[in-house]
Amino acid sequence: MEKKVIHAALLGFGTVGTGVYKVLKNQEEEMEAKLGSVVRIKKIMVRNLEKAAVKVEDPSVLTNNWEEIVNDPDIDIIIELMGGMEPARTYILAALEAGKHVVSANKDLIAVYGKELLDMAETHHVDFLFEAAVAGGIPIIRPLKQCLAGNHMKEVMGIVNGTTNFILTKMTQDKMEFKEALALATELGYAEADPTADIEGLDAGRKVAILASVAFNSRVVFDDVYIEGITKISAKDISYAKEMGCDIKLLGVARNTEEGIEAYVCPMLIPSTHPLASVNDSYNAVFVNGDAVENAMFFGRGAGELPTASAVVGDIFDIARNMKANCCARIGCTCYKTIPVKKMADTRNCYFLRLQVEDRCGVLAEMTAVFAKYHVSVAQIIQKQAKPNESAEIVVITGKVREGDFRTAMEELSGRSFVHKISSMLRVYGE
Ligand SMILES: NC(=O)C1=CN([C@@H]2O[C@H](COP(=O)(O)OP(=O)(O)OC[C@H]3O[C@@H](n4cnc5c(N)ncnc54)[C@H](OP(=O)(O)O)[C@@H]3O)[C@@H](O)[C@H]2O)C=CC1
Ligand SMILES: N[C@@H](CC=O)C(=O)O
Repeated sequence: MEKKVIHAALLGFGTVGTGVYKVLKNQEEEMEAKLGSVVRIKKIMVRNLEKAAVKVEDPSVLTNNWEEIVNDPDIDIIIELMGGMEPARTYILAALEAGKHVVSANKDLIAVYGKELLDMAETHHVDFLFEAAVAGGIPIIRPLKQCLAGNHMKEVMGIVNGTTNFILTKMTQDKMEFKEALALATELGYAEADPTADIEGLDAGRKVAILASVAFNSRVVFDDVYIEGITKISAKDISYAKEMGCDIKLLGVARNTEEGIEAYVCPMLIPSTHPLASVNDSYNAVFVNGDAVENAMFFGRGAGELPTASAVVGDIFDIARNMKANCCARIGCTCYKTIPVKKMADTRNCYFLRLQVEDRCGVLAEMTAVFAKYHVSVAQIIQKQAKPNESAEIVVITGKVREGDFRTAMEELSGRSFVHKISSMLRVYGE
C-alpha cells in the first residue's frame, strides 16, 4: 500500500544534519505535491540529548539509542550524517539489511566501502544514495549515473573541496594567513570534524575515488588516489603564479587513459583565464569530458549547512518517488570491467619549481644540464636578483614530462652543492 507519510531518521545532528532538518521543514507544504507523500523525521540520533534539544521543536524525536531506530518498522529511510568509518558503516549495513533505504554524505566511508554498501542495498532491494558525498550541493553523482550514462567518460576533474578553495581564495585575494582562513572555514561549517582531512587533500582524494568509480564504471578506492594537500603553499608561490598568469587551486583529477586510470589530488597552477581559476570561496566546480557530450561543467557550493542539505534532501525525495513507483535499487555498482590505476610516477605533467641557488654565473646552465639528462625541458624561467650574501631565487616551469623522470632529476639536483633549498614543486594543469 502506498504510504502517505514516509518516516525517516537522522543519524548525527551537526552542520549537515541540522541543515537537512531545516530544509525538510521548509519543504513541508510543497512536499506532498512534489512526491505524493510527506517525509517526516521521526527520530534523530545524537550523542548529547541536551545539546541537541535546543535545535528541535519536539525533543522527544531525539534519541541516543540506535536500536530504537533500526528496529522501528515505521522508519523507512535512514539519513547517515555522523561521518567517519565506525559506527557509520555498521549502522548503514544493518539499516540496509533491515530493508531501510539509506542516504549518506559520508565520503570517508564510501570511498573505501562504496561497493560493499551498494551491493548490500541491491541484495535487499533498497536505495543507497550519496549525492552529497561529492561537491556538496552540486548534482554530480546522479548526472554521471543517469543523464551522462550514454558516454564513455574520459575525464572528471575540478575543485572538489570547499575548505581548501576558501583558504586559497582568502590567501590570494585578501592576503589572509593560512591559519586564519582555516579557522574561518571551520566556523562557517565547511571543514571536516578533523580539518586535516581537508588541508592535506584527503577529503578531495575520497571524492576523486568516488567520482572515478562512478564515471568510469570501474573500481577506484581511496588508497588508489595520489594525494598532496595545500599546507606547503606559501604566499610567495601564489604571487609567482600570478606573475606567470596563473592561480593555484587544489584540483582533483580522474582521467581514463589507454594505460589506465589516473587519479590524483594536488595543488596545481592553472591559467587565470581557465574557468576553474575564477571558482572561489567555498564554491566547487566539476568538469566532465565524455565521448558523446564532450565537455560539461557543474558549479555550485561545495560545502556548508544548507547547500549540502539540498543534495541530501534531493536523495530523500528520490527515494520517496522510487518507493511510490516501487522501483528502488535501480542503479547498483556492477563494474563493466576493472581498469588498472596508474602510478603517479607514470603520469605526465608540467612542473613549477621554486628553488634557492648559489648566486653565481653558470648555475642555470648546470641546472638545465641535470634536467636534460632526464628529458626535462624548461619552458620558462624567472630569476630574481639576489641580495648580497644571499641565495638567488629561481622559478622554473618545465615542459610536459613523466613524473618519475622529473622526480629523479629533482633528486639529483637536490644533491648538487649549488642548490641551497627546493622550496616548492607544484604541477601545472594542462590537457
Ligand atoms: N559540512 C559539510 O559542508 C559537508 C559534510 N559532508 C559530510 O557530512 C557528514 C556530516 O558532516 P557535518 O555535519 O559537517 O559534521 P559535524 O561534525 O558537524 O556533525 C556530525 C554530527 O554527528 C554526531 N555524531 C558523531 N558520531 C556519532 C554517534 N556515534 N552517534 C550519534 N551522533 C554522532 C556528532 O555529534 P557530536 O556533536 O556529539 O560530536 C555531530 O553532531 C560527514 O560525513 C561529512 O564528511 C559532506 C558534504 C559537505
Ligand atoms: N569539508 C568538505 C565538506 C564537503 O564535502 C569541504 O570543505 O569540501
